[in-house]
Amino acid sequence: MNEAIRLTNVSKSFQQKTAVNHLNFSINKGEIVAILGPNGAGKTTTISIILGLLKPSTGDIHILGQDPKNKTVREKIGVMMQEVSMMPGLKIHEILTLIRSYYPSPRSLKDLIELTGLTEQDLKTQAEKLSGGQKRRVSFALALAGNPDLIIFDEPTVGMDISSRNRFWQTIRALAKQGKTILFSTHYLQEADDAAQRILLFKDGKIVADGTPSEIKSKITNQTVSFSLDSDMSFEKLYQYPEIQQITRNNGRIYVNSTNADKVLAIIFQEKLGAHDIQIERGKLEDAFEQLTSTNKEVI
Ligand SMILES: Nc1ncnc2c1ncn2[C@@H]1O[C@H](COP(=O)(O)OP(=O)(O)OP(=O)(O)O)[C@@H](O)[C@H]1O
Repeated sequence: MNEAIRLTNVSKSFQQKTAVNHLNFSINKGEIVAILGPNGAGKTTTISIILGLLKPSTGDIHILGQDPKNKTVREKIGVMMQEVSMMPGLKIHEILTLIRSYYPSPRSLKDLIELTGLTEQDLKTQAEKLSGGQKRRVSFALALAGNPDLIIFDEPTVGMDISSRNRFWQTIRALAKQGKTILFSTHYLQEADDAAQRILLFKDGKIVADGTPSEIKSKITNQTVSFSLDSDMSFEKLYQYPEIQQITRNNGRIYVNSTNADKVLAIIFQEKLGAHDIQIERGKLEDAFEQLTSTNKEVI
């Protein structure tokens, strides 16, 4: 069985508000998946349902083939949420030792230190005296303590500096290579693009796009074909074509905006414009995000 997570027709309503609406998706073992979406899109509700913290109003959830509430499943899930409260009065190495003792086959303390970058100083610090950065490292270590097969992070890198962030994603990639499944929510488009193999893009409680970052970028309908022209050639002829939405000129290059780059290329050659150094830009993930989550536009 290769599925780590399966949601079938999952909806969740709070009084009048439908937070998630008929979600259907599955995530395979070893995948790194980002849940991306604007505020209120349903990311936290979805994660809470997967974790068994919220009961869906309708639908079925299977985690590692079982009900998310089963103890055997819970032991295989590691979680790092935004807000962590740790037992005050205990030093970090004491907390880690305690939490490890709850699991049937925990990771060694040495392993946890290597994976998360915990320092000697972190381990000696009392829980209530941790800095923001230390807290993130400790909660990462706590998430990995039980050697989970499925690891779920809510906005994991908030409050991390750049080197901690790089180290974090390096560890995540190594864990995925070991067959661990990673699901994280983020507001950072760049992070989803860099770190995830797959993005579930949420809007109004629904998934509006599901694919690799490049597949999602390819949903941007507007593309730009740009080229340089031989000095004696004119591009005015292009204005007659309805497929071409906009033409701009910048630093000697012509930029043609269209929903059909293939057609633009055909026109350029057909009109024998003498175009060279032709480039096609599909746009950035930011554009896809804007386009797919904008309230004014129809999606997919
Ligand atoms: N306990 C609750 N009671 C009432 N409405 C709720 C509750 N929890 C969530 N909602 C509503 O459900 C919708 C989805 O919320 P959710 O927290 O899942 O979104 P989100 O994508 O995680 O947002 P954010 O990025 O702001 O954390 C929102 O409109 C929210 O107001």
